[in-house]
Amino acid sequence: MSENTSTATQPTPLLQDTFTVGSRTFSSRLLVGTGKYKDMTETGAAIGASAAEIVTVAIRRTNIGQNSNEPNLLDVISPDKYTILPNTAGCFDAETAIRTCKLARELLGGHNLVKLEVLGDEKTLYPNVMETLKAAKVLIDDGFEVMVYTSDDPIVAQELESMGCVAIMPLGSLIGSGLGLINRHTLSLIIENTKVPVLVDAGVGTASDAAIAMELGCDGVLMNSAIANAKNPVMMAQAMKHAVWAGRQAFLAGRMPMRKMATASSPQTGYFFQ
Ligand SMILES: CC(=O)[C@@H](O)[C@H](O)COP(=O)(O)O
Repeated sequence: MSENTSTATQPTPLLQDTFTVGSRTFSSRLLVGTGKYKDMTETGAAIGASAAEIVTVAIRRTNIGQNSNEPNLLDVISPDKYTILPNTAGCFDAETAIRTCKLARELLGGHNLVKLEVLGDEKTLYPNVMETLKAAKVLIDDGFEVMVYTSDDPIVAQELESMGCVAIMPLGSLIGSGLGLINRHTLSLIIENTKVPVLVDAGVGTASDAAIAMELGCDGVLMNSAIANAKNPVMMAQAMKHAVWAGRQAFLAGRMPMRKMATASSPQTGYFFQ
């Protein structure tokens, strides 16, 4: 294989490929949840294998010190090693979500980065956009850095960005559904029009979904069920790490144009190496 092309000697850009959310900078673009694992050991092993740096925790459902009689998640996911991202899973109105973020800030010694999710109903867990906007405003005014779970509506995404959310997190599909990216087009519109990081949150089912999200130009992907519900969560966590990385590299490399008709891979005239 010839090495005389200019690109063959270029260093991979991925080595310096960090991304910044609010006041924090990260290398890993895979963010993971902590729910649905068999036990704490499996949680720790899968999250370790994912090489994620940001780990999201449902404050209303997970013990991070609120209950001294139960195992504490922070014993396996140490805040010295990971950035803990408290989330408001299980909140169906702005007031409860705000209260939950304040509790998290207290439990985590003043930590102000949160993932806001205000849900519409139990069946779909679809975001309640009105309550989300309300809660985001109050939290931002109170000094929180808000990463926000939202619908894949580009206008809502714009509104959340102009309010000051530090990351926009549209759903790929319903939380826990594993249906993948239902609407790539609206996700692309959000990516095109947003200056803060855009991360697909929810609905990823397998590695190719994560790679597609990154190929579209997402800054990262957040997932839980695809890893925790896999037959082998540790292996799936590794697959997701590679998929996010591969998708990011493909995005940076720039895909070839799609063509309606064939173009031969071999030269049309002469022979190779003549
Ligand atoms: C863990 C978390 O924050 C979830 O609310 C998130 O939306 C993940 O969804 P999946 O479980 O579909 O990956």
